[in-house]
Amino acid sequence: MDINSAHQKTSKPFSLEKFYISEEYGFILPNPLTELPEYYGPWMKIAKNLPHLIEKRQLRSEVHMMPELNIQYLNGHRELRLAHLALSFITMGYVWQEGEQSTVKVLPRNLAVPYYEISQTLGLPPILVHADLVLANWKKRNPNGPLKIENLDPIVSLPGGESLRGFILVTFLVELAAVPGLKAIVQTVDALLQRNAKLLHHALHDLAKSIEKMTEALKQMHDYVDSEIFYTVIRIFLSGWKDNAAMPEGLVYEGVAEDPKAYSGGSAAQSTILHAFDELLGISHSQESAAFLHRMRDYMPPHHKAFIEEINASPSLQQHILTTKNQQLFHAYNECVATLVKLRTYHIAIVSKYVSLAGVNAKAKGGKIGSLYVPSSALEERGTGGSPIMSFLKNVRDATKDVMIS
Ligand code: HEM
Repeated sequence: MDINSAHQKTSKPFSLEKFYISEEYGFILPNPLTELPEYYGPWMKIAKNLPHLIEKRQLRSEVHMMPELNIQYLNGHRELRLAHLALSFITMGYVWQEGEQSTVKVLPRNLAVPYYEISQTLGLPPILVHADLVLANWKKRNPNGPLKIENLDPIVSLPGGESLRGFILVTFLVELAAVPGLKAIVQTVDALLQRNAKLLHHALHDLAKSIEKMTEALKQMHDYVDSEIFYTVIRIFLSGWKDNAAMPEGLVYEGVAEDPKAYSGGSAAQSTILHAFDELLGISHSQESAAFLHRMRDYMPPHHKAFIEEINASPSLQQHILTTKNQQLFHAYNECVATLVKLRTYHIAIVSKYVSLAGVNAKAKGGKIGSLYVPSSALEERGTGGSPIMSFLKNVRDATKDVMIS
């Protein structure tokens, strides 16, 4: 189904289908393509060889030799998504190949022009986003096998080996665990419109169960991702050029505009799931946190962002529950909030291990680990999106707690 026809198909007032969200995969792109038409061979050849080219410091020269290709031969949403994925990975590798020390000021036009045009067509920014890294970057080893890590691989990669594979695929599994939760959102809104307490209770129960499953999926990060590799190899390739001391001027997209542009790096803060849950549950974040989170919505596929806005425009769940004074509904709502607090608390522990502690360890080892990619102190305290990490995450978690009905 083409994305535009999906938008027009509005059988129900509020449905996943209306926002091009899959019943089976949620925000994940169902069965992404792994190859582009032959004309785009030069992109895919580089994209599929990135870890090697970056490790050998050959990526920049390979990019300089790439022909400037026209995007007119890309057909349909899935080809555009694969092209965005490939050029995003190439761009991150190009910018960060030499670590923070020798960054570039200009993205050459043979990469910048088609990348920018594809981004415009998709309504995405010209930088690696969660929708590339995780949502459009998966394939099954055995097409008839299960959606389990052992049977999955990313389509394109960057340095970081098995840990990068794990980071991408565990995040994929968290997205997958959220699918019943997305269906529960639609049911909740339906139930509110119908004023159907039984249906509402049922939907909130499903939502809490789904959030619990997301936390379970997130726990697998420990099994598949090594914190030292995450910190010293992977993290820099997710960094952007907004509020980043290593690239204070941003990046010029040659042939697109003369002024440099600033974009935040890839982060699961760009995943639509928690934004959608927050809107449904009526969680309002502090001005500063909300400013960052709202900015991240511009890094989502536009139809996913529209889904969040539609939830916001729906009748208020919180108000409804307070008005009904129904104890069962109080309890079911609080259960959703409590499981979301648990998920956010668990996520804070993950960030503390993979960023804060890993940073302390990398510093203690000094130059001994010999990685080009250990961030300078300017990056350490900040997330890939440029936010001061821990206070931001605790603030967001605490605002979640605040909506508990007592
Ligand atoms: C090793 C694994 C992970 C690390 C190191 C990590 C790190 C971070 C950091 C540093 C931030 C702060 C904002 C930013 O810098 O962009 C953040 C925010 C966020 N991350 Fe993660 N993250 C990880 C895995 C995940 C996963 C698997 C998910 C779920 C899909 C997730 C969901 C979020 C969300 C939703 C936010 C925004 C804050 C919130 O709504 O609570 N993260 N993460």
